[in-house]
Amino acid sequence: MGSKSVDELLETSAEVHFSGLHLDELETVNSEKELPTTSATENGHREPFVIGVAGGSASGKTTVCEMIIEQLHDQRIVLVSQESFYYNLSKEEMARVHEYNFDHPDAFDTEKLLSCMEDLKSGLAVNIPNYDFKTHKNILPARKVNPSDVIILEGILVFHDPRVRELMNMKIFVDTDADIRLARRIRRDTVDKSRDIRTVLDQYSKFVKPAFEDFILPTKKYADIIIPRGGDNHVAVDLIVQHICAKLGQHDLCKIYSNLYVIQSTFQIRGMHTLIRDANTTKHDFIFYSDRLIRLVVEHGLGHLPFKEKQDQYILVWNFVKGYAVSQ
Ligand SMILES: Nc1ncnc2c1ncn2[C@@H]1O[C@H](COP(=O)(O)OP(=O)(O)O)[C@@H](O)[C@H]1O
Ligand SMILES: Nc1ccn([C@@H]2O[C@H](COP(=O)(O)O)[C@@H](O)[C@H]2O)c(=O)n1
Repeated sequence: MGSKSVDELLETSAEVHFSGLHLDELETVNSEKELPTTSATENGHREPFVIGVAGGSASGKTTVCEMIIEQLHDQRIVLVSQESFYYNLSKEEMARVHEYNFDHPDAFDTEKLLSCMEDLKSGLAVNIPNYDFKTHKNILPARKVNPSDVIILEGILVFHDPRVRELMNMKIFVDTDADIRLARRIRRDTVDKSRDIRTVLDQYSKFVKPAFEDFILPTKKYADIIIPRGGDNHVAVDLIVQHICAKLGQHDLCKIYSNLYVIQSTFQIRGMHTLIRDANTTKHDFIFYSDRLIRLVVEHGLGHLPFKEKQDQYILVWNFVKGYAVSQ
């Protein structure tokens, strides 16, 4: 198999990716355009993958999160609920609890939520408050949450604050029909929370429904993925899990070696890896593509060395690179 036919093969199968690009030009292309690397951060930990899950009350956010967690059983994964960050009600507010709007953004201590999420993202353990729906207060002890590979933050208004949104690598909006949400909420609040149906319906029409329209629905536009029908949508959940696995998979070695950098996979790199593993590849092509893969690693490695910019050194380095290219 000559290198020309290999190039043709790759161009045909890659469609737009390879238009006008030959493997012979790879060296130039890759040195011009920096391929990103992933790595553990300076203090030796890798940034966790943060997923935000928003949607109306009883849309199925928790259910979707549980499905994701179940499928990602190999990963260290933690679920944080926005409801843990409800402000405690004062005595006066408690006395008039039916007039309190739990669906307004101001009901949450967003500064505390932000600080917890920032700490978790930078690899620190945090204490997450424990919220009690009966007393409308935090109860002790707080839940200690350790650093993880994946952090899921779920809640009706997790997309509301831009600083919290900014921390997320993936944003999911659970989109469930309003009638279904109401039916589920009635069942949940009367059965699990022992509330009477009249209170549940009053709260719904006075606060829950208007807040959904005013604050929650407008954040749907920030979502990367919208899941219709929530937990019933197994296809969407499977696709999300596949995406997360792909994102995490490439970092596995970084967990062990804190100074390891992984060059992001591209079609060209995968193509060359395939060729050198193919039993039908000629010795010449094997050496040719192995050499190119090795050079990518060396180029990236050199990029991590400390250097001082000096004009005459540029010329020296350029001559060295040219000599290296010719000798191959
Ligand atoms: N697909 C579903 N089919 C039937 N009931 C569901 C489904 N998804 C969630 N539920 C129920 O609806 C209620 C709310 O679901 P949950 O996942 O807690 O929603 P959220 O976290 O958005 O409030 C729960 O009682 C849950 O058991
Ligand atoms: N003391 C409280 C606090 C919150 N709520 C309601 O919870 C809803 C958010 O939780 P979901 O699991 O449904 O997303 C929100 O709509 C509040 O009305 C409450 O009833 N009492």
